[in-house]
Amino acid sequence: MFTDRTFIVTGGGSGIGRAIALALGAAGACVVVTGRTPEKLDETVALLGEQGADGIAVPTDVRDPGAVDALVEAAVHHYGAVHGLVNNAAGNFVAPGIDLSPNGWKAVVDIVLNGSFYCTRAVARQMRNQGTGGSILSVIASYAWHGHPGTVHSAAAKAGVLAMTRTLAVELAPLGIRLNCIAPGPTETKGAGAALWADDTARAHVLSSVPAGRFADPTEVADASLFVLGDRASYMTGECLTLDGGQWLGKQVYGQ
Ligand SMILES: CCCCC/C=C/C(=O)SCCNC(=O)CCNC(=O)[C@H](O)C(C)(C)COP(=O)(O)OP(=O)(O)OC[C@H]1O[C@@H](n2cnc3c(N)ncnc32)[C@H](O)[C@@H]1OP(=O)(O)O
Ligand SMILES: NC(=O)C1=CN([C@@H]2O[C@H](COP(=O)(O)OP(=O)(O)OC[C@H]3O[C@@H](n4cnc5c(N)ncnc54)[C@H](OP(=O)(O)O)[C@@H]3O)[C@@H](O)[C@H]2O)C=CC1
Repeated sequence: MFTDRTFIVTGGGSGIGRAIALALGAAGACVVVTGRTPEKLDETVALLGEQGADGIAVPTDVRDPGAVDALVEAAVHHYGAVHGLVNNAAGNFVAPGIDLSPNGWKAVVDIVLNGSFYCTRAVARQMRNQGTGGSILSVIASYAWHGHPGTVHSAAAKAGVLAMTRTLAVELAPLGIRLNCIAPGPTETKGAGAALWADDTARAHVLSSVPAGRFADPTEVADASLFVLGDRASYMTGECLTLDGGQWLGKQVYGQ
């Protein structure tokens, strides 16, 4: 289903982004991984190579729209076209909103919301030029719609990405470009662990909020992502697929 198609994965050097990149590669796609740290991207490309898949690393800071345009140009130069994008890059940390500095707010919103827009815009323009259509997936979180104390920057930015997705899904449907989101629950990655559940107490607290009683594995998020990105979801646009072990529904359980 993904053979002869090229996908750009932001934040493809670690965690969920790496899992999605490897799953796309295993399904036959050519994968362009991007992020700020070349060594992490090179590791993903090496892992793609080990599974017989084709990938390249193009280090990019998604906060820089000019660099994002150059990323898409590099992908086209190497593979001839771009058929998909995964907006996965993110930054996060816990800070009460009242104490958050303007620069702290900006650091997260720039990566998550502005970066996702710059990447989406550049890739959609390329898809329009190609006349091929394509599929764009953004990784968000359920707090985009219910909010979350301690991460107002990320919650607001992810809400913006959801609104962007729904808006552009309508604008770009006539071009055959689908945009969707996926909202994973707590997922076992080094990045999220360091940012959000850095000690055993914090980790246990998060775990206690998940009715399924466990963290997700990044490969589970990748599997669901491939469904949304692929042709089996060809009539799905402007949607968000949640896989969170019931976390956001399970706010209160009577009788327990
Ligand atoms: C169900 C679960 C839902 C979870 C959903 C979402 C999960 C995730 O997103 S997990 C992803 C986690 N991964 C990362 O965060 C990796 C990338 N992170 C980073 O690059 C940094 O953490 C970054 C976001 C802070 C950005 O780095 P950089 O641009 O280098 O920014 P600075 O270090 O210069 O800091 C800018 C600004 O932010 C303030 N700040 C940073 N950390 C904290 C903190 N822990 N508490 C309070 N403020 C913080 C920092 O002080 C700077 O502000 P000023 O001091 O005012 O200049
Ligand atoms: N793990 C979880 O529990 C959940 C995660 N998510 C979302 O999943 C996605 C992946 O998170 P996860 O894998 O856990 O965490 P990671 O920290 O592993 O992933 C974040 C990635 O973003 C990249 N990145 C950060 N800033 C930039 C930037 N300015 N430009 C380009 N790339 C950047 C990082 O690479 P580098 O620093 O090298 O640039 C890193 O590879 C994020 O969107 C996150 O919000 C959603 C719900 C739950």
